[in-house]
Amino acid sequence: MQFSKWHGIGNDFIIVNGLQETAATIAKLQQQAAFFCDRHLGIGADGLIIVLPSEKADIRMKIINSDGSEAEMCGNGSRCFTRYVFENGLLLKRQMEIETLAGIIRTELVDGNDGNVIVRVDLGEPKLKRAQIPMQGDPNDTAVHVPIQIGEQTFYATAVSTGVPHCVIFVEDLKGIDLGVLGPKVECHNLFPRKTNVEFVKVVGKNEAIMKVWERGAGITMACGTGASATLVAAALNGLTERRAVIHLDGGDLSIEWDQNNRVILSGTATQVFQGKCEIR
Ligand SMILES: N[C@H](CCC[C@H](N)C(=O)O)C(=O)O
Repeated sequence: MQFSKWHGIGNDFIIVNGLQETAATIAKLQQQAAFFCDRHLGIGADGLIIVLPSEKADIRMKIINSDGSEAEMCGNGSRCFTRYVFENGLLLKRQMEIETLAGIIRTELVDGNDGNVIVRVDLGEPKLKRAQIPMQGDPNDTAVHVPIQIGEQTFYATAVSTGVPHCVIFVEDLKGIDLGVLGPKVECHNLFPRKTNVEFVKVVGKNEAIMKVWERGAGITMACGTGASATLVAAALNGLTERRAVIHLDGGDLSIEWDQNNRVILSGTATQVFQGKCEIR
């Protein structure tokens, strides 16, 4: 199997062209995703992306997390997917519509002013699912955050879906957050029937925030595109930022805008690291 290794500001993916593969081969690839993503026994990645044909859009992106679970969407992955598809001549369009399990997203290759290629992703409208438990405290509280109890600690969480579920928690001190302990507890909290990605965020300005992420099905990653997008929407909803901000992640920065048409636009880089070949067992 030929593959390409890409990353979107440190959130890394194995990309495979499945356009000419049989359904049986695609199924085998999906079953072995956790092996391919293993950083000791396999190639190593946060996820496996398979390029597939689409009857609804220009092309289809299948994204499998490193634990083998299939995600509906992937923001950083869609940037890598877009460059991979264009640069390998699979689709000679700088603007493309990509079918995902979360619906059709639109991406565009844009020449950045520093010579870098920037990929712009229109994630569509955010889904603001109120948590199942009623709002507590001031009934007129317009914020959409709800308390979430983790052990002795109470956090205030804002649930936003940007194609995949996110639980955004704003804190004053990120250093006090043990992501390896709190992340999985929130990911699997009974508030989230499909589990959730988890973001702990410190807002540092009306157009700037710092985000740490525990990803559903992948654990701590260096960045999460849909997570940065959910963070911007949650911060704007809670009156903490404007509707456009730079989100600082361990792997780099992402620019996010929640535009006047209620669409969330994510812009950032995508980088190919190497190509390789490995056996599908
Ligand atoms: N890293 C991805 C999110 C993957 C989502 C996956 N962790 C899940 O929700 O199952 C991103 O850049 O948006």
